[in-house]
Amino acid sequence: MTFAWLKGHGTENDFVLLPDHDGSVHGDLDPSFVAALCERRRGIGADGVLRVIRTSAIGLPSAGEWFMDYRNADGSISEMCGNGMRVFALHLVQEGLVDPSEPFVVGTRDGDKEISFRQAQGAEISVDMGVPQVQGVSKVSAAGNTWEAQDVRTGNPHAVAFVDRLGDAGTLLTQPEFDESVYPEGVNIEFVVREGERHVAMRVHERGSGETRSCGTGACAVAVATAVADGAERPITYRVDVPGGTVHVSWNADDHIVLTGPAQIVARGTMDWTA
Ligand SMILES: N[C@@H](CCC[C@H](N)C(=O)O)C(=O)O
Repeated sequence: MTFAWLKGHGTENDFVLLPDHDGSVHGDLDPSFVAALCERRRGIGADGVLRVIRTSAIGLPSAGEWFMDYRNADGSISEMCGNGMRVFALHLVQEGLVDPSEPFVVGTRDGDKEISFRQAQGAEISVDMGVPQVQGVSKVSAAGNTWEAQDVRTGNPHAVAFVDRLGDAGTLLTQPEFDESVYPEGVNIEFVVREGERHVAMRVHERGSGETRSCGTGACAVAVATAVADGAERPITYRVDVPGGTVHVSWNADDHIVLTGPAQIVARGTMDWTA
């Protein structure tokens, strides 16, 4: 099989994009193929795959023409990817597939997301991530430490733990422990420190991808958990530093969260693939 690919990242959360507009190139997008593409030594290397497909071809509900078919590095499906959405939106704009002069909608398994695009020194993209769900508190453990973690759903599941130092979570080479009765479908785990007023820093261990340099849905969960802990009134905006850069998260008066940050496409090519 020969197919086109692109490589992009949002605050160093990196993705292989697979243009497959009518779904005829990649069919059901086999999980082992996705995992092999994402493999950093034998494949292209990425935290996940973004298949660029028309909503009409994937057959899932959306009012948008384009659907972000997101897969984790291990081939598993997640409902939503915040950084991936910015990279996906940049690709649509660069290929002339959407008009960036006004907000446009992209479909995901977590529903439709509205994108606003600005070109300043680079692309700066805002994604309306919808209304977060703040749930209970459970425990997470890593590197011999245990913390309480706030359960926040931002399209996908997150456990947000406030720690003294980001290093307290250790290497994050293995999955931190979490309460499987709370997260039977697995969870993305964020470790957070406060850096100043409305300013936090985080690390993340992502479900299906391991430790990554950034997580957009995770940054949103962190901002929401921080606002809840602070008893902050909305609207409120947090700067969230991640190992790969900085994003900003606003929690607005209408309850919607908006994720804003950069995106870049860094390479493209074609690949001859033999299973
Ligand atoms: N990196 C993403 C989140 C990707 C999905 C996540 N690993 C999951 O399984 O839910 C982001 O930027 O939001």
